[in-house]
Amino acid sequence: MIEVYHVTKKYGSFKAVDDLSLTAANGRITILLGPNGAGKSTTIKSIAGLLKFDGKILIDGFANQSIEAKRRFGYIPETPVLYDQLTMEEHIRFISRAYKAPQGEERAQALLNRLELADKTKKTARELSKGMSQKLSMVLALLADPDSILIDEPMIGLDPAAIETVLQLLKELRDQGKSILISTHIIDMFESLWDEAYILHQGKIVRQVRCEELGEQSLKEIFFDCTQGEQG
Ligand SMILES: Nc1ncnc2c1ncn2[C@@H]1O[C@H](COP(=O)(O)OP(=O)(O)OP(=O)(O)O)[C@@H](O)[C@H]1O
Repeated sequence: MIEVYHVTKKYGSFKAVDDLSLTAANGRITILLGPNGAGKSTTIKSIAGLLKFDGKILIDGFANQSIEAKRRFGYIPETPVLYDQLTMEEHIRFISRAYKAPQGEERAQALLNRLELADKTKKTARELSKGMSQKLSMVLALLADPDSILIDEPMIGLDPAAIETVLQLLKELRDQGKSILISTHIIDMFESLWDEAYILHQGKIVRQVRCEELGEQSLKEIFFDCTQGEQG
C-alpha cells in the first residue's frame, strides 16, 4: 500500500506538487491523471525516493526512503535507466542479486517470454530499441515480486501487442493483491483497468474518483471538466 500525505515539492520557488495526498490500496489499480506539466512525474519520483519533498510518504507503513520500503516497491520510470554495456541477462542477474531475490531470474524468464524478449537476452542495453528497453525496465522492476508497483507513463514506446500484454499483466498483479500506482495522461489506455483515479492539475489533486462510483459522466469528461479542457 502506498500512502502519500501532504506532499509539496518545489523547484526553486515553483510548487510543482502542492499539498498532495493520495492512497494506492492493495488489490487496486490507482491512476494519477493529469495534463502535461501537472506534476505526475514529480509525484512518482518523490514516492520512488528520488526527490526530496515536504510531507510524508509510506510504503506498506515504512517511510519511502527506508530500506524496508525500497524492498517493497518496484519502480518503472518514464525513461528506462539501464547500463549501456550490460546485456539483458546481466541486468537481470545484477538486479536479482542486489534485491536478494532468489526467484528473480526465474520470474524474469517468465516475463521475458510474455514480453517477447526471450531471444534478445544477449543484447546489450545500447542495442535495444526504445520499446525493448521499456520492457526490460518492467522486467527488472517486477523480478523481486514487489508488493507495490509505481509506473510512470507505462505504455510509451510499446507496440499494440506489448500494450495488451502489459494491461493483462497489470490485471494479474492487481488480482494478486499488489498496489499499483500509474501516472498517465492517456486516459483511453486505462479505461478498462482503473479502480481509483486521482486527477492532478497544476500540482494539486482536484478530484478523486472511484470506478464503482462513476455515474453518467465518463472519467474523460470528468478529467476535462477538472482541467478546463486541456489535452488528455
Ligand atoms: N527539475 C526541474 N526543475 C524545474 N522545474 C521542473 C523540474 N522538473 C519538472 N519541473 C516542472 O514541474 C512541473 C511538473 O512537471 P512534471 O514532469 O512532474 O509533470 P508531468 O505531469 O509528469 O508532465 P508530463 O505529462 O509532460 O510528463 C512542470 O511545470 C515542470 O516544468
